[in-house]
Amino acid sequence: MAEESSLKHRHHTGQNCTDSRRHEGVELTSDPQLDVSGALQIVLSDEEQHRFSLDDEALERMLLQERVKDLHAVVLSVAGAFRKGKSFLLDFLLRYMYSQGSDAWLGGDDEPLTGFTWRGGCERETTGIQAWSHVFVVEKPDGSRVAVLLLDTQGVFDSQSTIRDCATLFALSTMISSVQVYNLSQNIQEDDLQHLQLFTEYGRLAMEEIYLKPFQSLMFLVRDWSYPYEHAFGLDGGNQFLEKRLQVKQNQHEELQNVRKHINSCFSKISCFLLPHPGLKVAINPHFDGRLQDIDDEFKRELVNLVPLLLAPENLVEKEISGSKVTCGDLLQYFRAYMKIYQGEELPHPKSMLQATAEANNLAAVSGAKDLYTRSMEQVCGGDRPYMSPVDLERSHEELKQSCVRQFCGVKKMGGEELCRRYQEQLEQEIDEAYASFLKHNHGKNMFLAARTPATLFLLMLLMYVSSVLTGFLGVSSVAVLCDLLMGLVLLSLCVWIYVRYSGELRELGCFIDRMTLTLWEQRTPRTVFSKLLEVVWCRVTRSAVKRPRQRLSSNNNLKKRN
Ligand SMILES: Nc1nc2c(ncn2[C@@H]2O[C@H](COP(=O)(O)OP(=O)(O)OP(=O)(O)O)[C@@H](O)[C@H]2O)c(=O)[nH]1
Ligand SMILES: [Mg+2]
Repeated sequence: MAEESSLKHRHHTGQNCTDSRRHEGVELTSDPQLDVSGALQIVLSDEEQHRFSLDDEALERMLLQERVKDLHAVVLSVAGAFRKGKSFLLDFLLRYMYSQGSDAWLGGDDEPLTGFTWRGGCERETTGIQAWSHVFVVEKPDGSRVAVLLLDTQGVFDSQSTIRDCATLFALSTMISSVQVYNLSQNIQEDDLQHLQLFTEYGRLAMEEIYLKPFQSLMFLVRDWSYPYEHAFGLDGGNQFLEKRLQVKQNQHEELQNVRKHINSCFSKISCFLLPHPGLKVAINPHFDGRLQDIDDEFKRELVNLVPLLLAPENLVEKEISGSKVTCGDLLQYFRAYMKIYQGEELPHPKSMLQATAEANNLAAVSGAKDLYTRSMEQVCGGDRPYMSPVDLERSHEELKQSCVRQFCGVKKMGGEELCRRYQEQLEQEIDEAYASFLKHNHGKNMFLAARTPATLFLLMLLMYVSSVLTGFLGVSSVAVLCDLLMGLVLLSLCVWIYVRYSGELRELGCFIDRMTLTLWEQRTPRTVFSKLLEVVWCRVTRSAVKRPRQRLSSNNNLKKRN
C-alpha cells in the first residue's frame, strides 16, 4: 500500500491559476468558478455495467464560463493503449500552455511533473475522459482568440474494458477533438491500424451528417522509436515512415488496402511523430516523479519540437463540425448529443475479433443450410408444383430439416459448442418459419379452398332466391323484397371479388369478402345447407333407384299371380 502511494504522483491541484498572467499569445485569467485547476472527470465509467455517463454539471461549468463560451474551441486529445505515457505527455503540454512564450517552458531540472495523474506500474490509471479544468485562451497570429482544451482518455485494451467500451471512448474523443494524438509504442503495427479503423467507424456511425471527412487532424505519436537510422526522430522522419505504412499498393491484399483507404478517408490531416525512448529511469524506476534530470536528453530535445507543433498559436486547429467552427458553448451540446447516442441501443456493438469471426462463421453456416432447405422445398412444393397433401408435405419438411441441421453441424466453425448450439436453434426456427410459409402456399393451391368464397356467395344467392320465391308465393312481400335486396348485395360482392381476383386491385376489399365468407363457412351454414342439399338429392336418387326394382318386382309378382 505504502509502495503504491509512493508510485503515484497525484497532482490534482496542478498549477494554481488564480493569478492573472499573460505571456505571448496566452492569456491566463483567474477562473471564478474553478478556483483551482485540475483534471476534471467529464466522462465517468461504470465498471460493472460497462456504461459511460457525462458529468454534465462539470462540463457546463467549464465550457460555459463567460470568458470562453463564445470562443472557437481547439480540442487536443491523447488516446491509445493503456500504460503508454499519455497522461505523462499531456503534463508537458500543460507546462507549455502555462508558460508559453518562455523558451524554458520545459521547466526546471528537479521539478516534479504535475497535472493529469500519471504513474508507473502495470495497472491502468486514467478512466473515462478527463479534461483540464482550465480552458486556455490563446491569441492566434491573425488576431483571433481561441479556447484550448486538453483531454486525457482511458487507455484502450486494459483488462477491464470490453471492445465496445474502448471503441466508445476512443470514438468520443476523436469526435470531440480537433487534434487526436494516437499514442503508440515502438512501431505502427497492422493491428493498430485495424483498431483505429474500427474505432473511427464506430464514431462515424454515430455522426448524423458527415461533411467530406468526419474527423480533423490525426497525429500518430510513436513512443520509444528505436530505428532512427531508418527514419529520423521527429516529424519529418515520422511522416516518411507513415507514408510508407499507409501506402495503398496495387499488389496489396484487399484487406490491407481497405484499412488504409478507410483511415485516409476519415481525417483531413494525418501526420506522424517519432519520439525516442525517455530512458530507463522513466520506464522502470518506481521513484521517478517526472524530473527532467532523470529524462534522456534526446527525448527532451524531441519533446521541445513536438509540443509546439501541437500547441503553438500558429498551429492550433479549431474544432469544425459539418464544415463550421464550433464554440465552447456548441461543444457542450455536441458532447451531450454524442454521449446520448452511445448510451442508447441503436448502434451495433463492436466485438472482439474472435467473437466477430465466430459469429460470421456460424451465420454463414446457417445461411448455407437454410438455402439448401429452401431450394429442396421449392422442388417439392414450389410455385410450379401441384397441390400436395399436408401430411406428405410435413414428412418432406421433417426429413429436409434434419439433413439441413446435419449439414450445419458438419461445417467447421469457430466459437465452440455453446455458440454453435445457439445458431442451430436459430436455424431450426428459421426453417420452421419457412415451412409455415410453404404450407400456406400449398394451401392456396387447393382448388376447393380457392373456390370457397364464390361457392359460399353463390349458395347464399340461391338461398335468398328460394326464400324470395317462397315468401312471395305465401304473400309476405316485404320479406321477399328483403331477400331480393340481400341477393343483390351478395351478387355485388361476388362481382367485386371476381374483379379483385382478376385485376389485383382493391385487395383489402377482396380480403374483407374472403373473411366474411370464411366466417359464414365456419358457422357451418353454407356447409350444412350444401350437405343437406346433397343429402336430399342423394336420397331422391337412391330412393328412386330402390323403388324402380321394387316396382318391377311387384309387377312381376302380379303377373305371376294372374298367370
Ligand atoms: N517507455 C516509456 N515509458 C514512458 C514514456 N512516457 C512515460 N512513460 C512511463 O509510462 C508509465 C505510464 O505513464 P502514464 O502517463 O500514467 O500512462 P497512461 O498511458 O496515461 O496510462 P493509463 O492512464 O493507464 O492509460 C510511467 O511510468 C511513465 O514514466 C515513454 O515515452 N516511454
Ligand atoms: Mg493516463
